[in-house]
Amino acid sequence: MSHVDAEPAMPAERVLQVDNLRIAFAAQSKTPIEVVRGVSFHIDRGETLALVGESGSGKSVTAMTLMRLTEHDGATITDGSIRLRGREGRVMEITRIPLDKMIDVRGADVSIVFQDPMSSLNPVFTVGEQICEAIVQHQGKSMREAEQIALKTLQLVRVPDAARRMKQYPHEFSGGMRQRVMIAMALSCKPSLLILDEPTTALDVTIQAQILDLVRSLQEEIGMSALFITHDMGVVAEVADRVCVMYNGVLVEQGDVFSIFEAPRHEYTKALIAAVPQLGSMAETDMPAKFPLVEFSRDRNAGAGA
Ligand SMILES: Nc1ncnc2c1ncn2[C@@H]1O[C@H](COP(=O)(O)OP(=O)(O)OP(=O)(O)O)[C@@H](O)[C@H]1O
Repeated sequence: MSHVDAEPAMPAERVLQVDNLRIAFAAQSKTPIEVVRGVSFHIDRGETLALVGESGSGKSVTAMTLMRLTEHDGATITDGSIRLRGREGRVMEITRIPLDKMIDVRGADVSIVFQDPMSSLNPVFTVGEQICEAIVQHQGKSMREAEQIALKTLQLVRVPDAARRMKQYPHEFSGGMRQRVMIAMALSCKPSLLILDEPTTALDVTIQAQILDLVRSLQEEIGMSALFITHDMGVVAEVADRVCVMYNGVLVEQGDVFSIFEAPRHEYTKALIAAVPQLGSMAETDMPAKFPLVEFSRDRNAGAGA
């Protein structure tokens, strides 16, 4: 069977369907260690799914495997399937794509933004050159066309004075602006799925809020589907439509964000939510009210700005 148009086809609105995914790493003892054990979830068009769980629960390995980035580190997909609807609507069975062909899929049909933009950006090329390179490689555009697209994408992620900033090097950008550049680079080829792996963890709180706002408004503007990896339920409350909770390599609970927060079933999910500071718990503290902590509400979109 070809990796394109895998059977059975996915529902039209589905962008990603992961079924019974199992991933193991080779170990010094002969038995490989299975770190992801039978994980199944899906993401529809325009939807943001948060994959949450404590450190080591398997979130990053799951996300990186969607792009086949873990096999270089010694991982093996031991079972399961990963179906992705690419940019032109074709359904690909990611697990069947030869590894050397994944370069055509990464950055084009699915892109990832990591926690530390400095390690993903090349310090010796300008930001404009780096965005253009991805566009030329994946879309076969001329350099002149790529520059236009790069400029528009930087404007889309609200980088001020984008034309001038294109000519600057990564070290000339602040942490938050670098993360906007990474999001621009990831979006420049209009992938059907954007993966964000702890994209705000390294940023201070105000910048983190701006980046989360940006992701939410981009989702509304361009109907982006996103997989958000985080261990922070505050971030989940900000961005997610649906939530998958991972614990020790297994998905222990999944559901829409309202039910997860209002009626968590699994003890581990309850513990994660309990760890989020609530406005109510601040009454006895000296924290000024202008720094509100997370309070989840069905009205969260009411005041959403860019
Ligand atoms: N290259 C590797 N070789 C062997 N084991 C690995 C490798 N990468 C990850 N693991 C193991 O896989 C498991 C899941 O790790 P993963 O990075 O996915 O966790 P995580 O939930 O993303 O945690 P964190 O938030 O700390 O990144 C861990 O036990 C980890 O030690």
